[in-house]
Amino acid sequence: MNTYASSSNPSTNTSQELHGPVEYGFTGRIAELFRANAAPDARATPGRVVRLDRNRVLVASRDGLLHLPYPARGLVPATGDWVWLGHNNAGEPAVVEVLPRHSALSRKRAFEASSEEQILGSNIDIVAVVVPVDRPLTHNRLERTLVAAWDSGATPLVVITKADLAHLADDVVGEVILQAAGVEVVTTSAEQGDGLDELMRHIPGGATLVLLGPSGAGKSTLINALAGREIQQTGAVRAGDGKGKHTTTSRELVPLAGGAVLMDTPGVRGFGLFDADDGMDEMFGDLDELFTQCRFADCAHQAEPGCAVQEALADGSLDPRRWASYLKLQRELAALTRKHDAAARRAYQREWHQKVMSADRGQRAAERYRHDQAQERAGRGGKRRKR
Ligand SMILES: Nc1nc2c(ncn2[C@@H]2O[C@H](COP(=O)(O)OP(=O)(O)OP(=O)(O)O)[C@@H](O)[C@H]2O)c(=O)[nH]1
Ligand SMILES: [Zn+2]
Repeated sequence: MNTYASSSNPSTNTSQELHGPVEYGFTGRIAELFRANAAPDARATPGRVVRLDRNRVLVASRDGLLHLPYPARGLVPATGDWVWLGHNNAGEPAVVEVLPRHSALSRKRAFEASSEEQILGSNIDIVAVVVPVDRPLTHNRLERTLVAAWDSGATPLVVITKADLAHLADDVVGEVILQAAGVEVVTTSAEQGDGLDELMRHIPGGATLVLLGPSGAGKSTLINALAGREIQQTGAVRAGDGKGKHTTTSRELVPLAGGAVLMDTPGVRGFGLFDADDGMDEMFGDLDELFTQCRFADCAHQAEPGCAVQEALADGSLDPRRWASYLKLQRELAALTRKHDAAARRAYQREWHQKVMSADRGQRAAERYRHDQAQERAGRGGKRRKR
């Protein structure tokens, strides 16, 4: 029997105290979010999406994990979403509504005609970009991944891994700090347990963290060290079924000691513009060849005489949709670069502000010290001043 669908109960959740899964990041701020987005039915309760399965959604509620049907309408849930839990029209417990996201990592397939974005994870507070010291930094990749991180609405953080490989570390650390353009950098060695506390100091209680980085960067090892147990299969790749990697994770949101939540979804792990350059070459390499056939080396491929692109469009050998995709991707990359420049400028200003502030503090401390010294010399007080 469906007791909720026709509920005429005038009391709504807004007046009730809300209880959500605290270990999955349900804080006072999230309670506010639920209050601001009143539930479709009065007895609905807050939950958070821990994993998506084919037909069901694994959701954390205050009373534990539940495997529930998808909502019938509205946003399609993503891992990390805050949702109202209630009952569907069939009267079964179900996810009834997905709340608005404050951040989302999405993969936009710029080069495809249908450029529908795929949400890989939502409500992420901190995107940790993992950079291992055991390989050279690839040109621009860190910067571009940081831009993508800012773009998601989260705050980026750079995490250097494998710092115990000291013979390699120095060069990479210096280079990373330069490229990180003011974003904070934490150096860790999961194997030695170094830097983990410092990393956790950057992750406030209740915050949701993801690790992004290339394969073999040490993400699983770091995750296991942070979680204090084996939740990730490290190093091993299961071969055979051609479906890529499989891990033993059963949940994609993992509560950490201290109240932070780690998001580890397969899609998010490999995310980033780590392969944007390669992808571009792969997708549009033939266009580069075409460009060499334009009459002018600096051809803008618009109305110039002898433009090979316009000719190819005219004779049908270049699909106009493909050309449009190329232009779109170019624009997006340019926009990312501009955003990065803006982010770098902001970070630079912040850094200066901090320097000025601390110089100021230093000056005040020096004045206080001189004052105390003078008092001591004058024999008044005698003891060290408190505060
Ligand atoms: N020396 C050293 N090696 C490490 C450290 N952390 C990880 N490794 C090694 O680096 C390799 C890759 O580590 P993983 O944690 O599996 O890397 P990953 O980023 O999870 O890789 P994917 O699962 O492919 O995404 C393994 O052989 C680890 O033993 C570290 O702190 N020091
Ligand atoms: Zn041209």
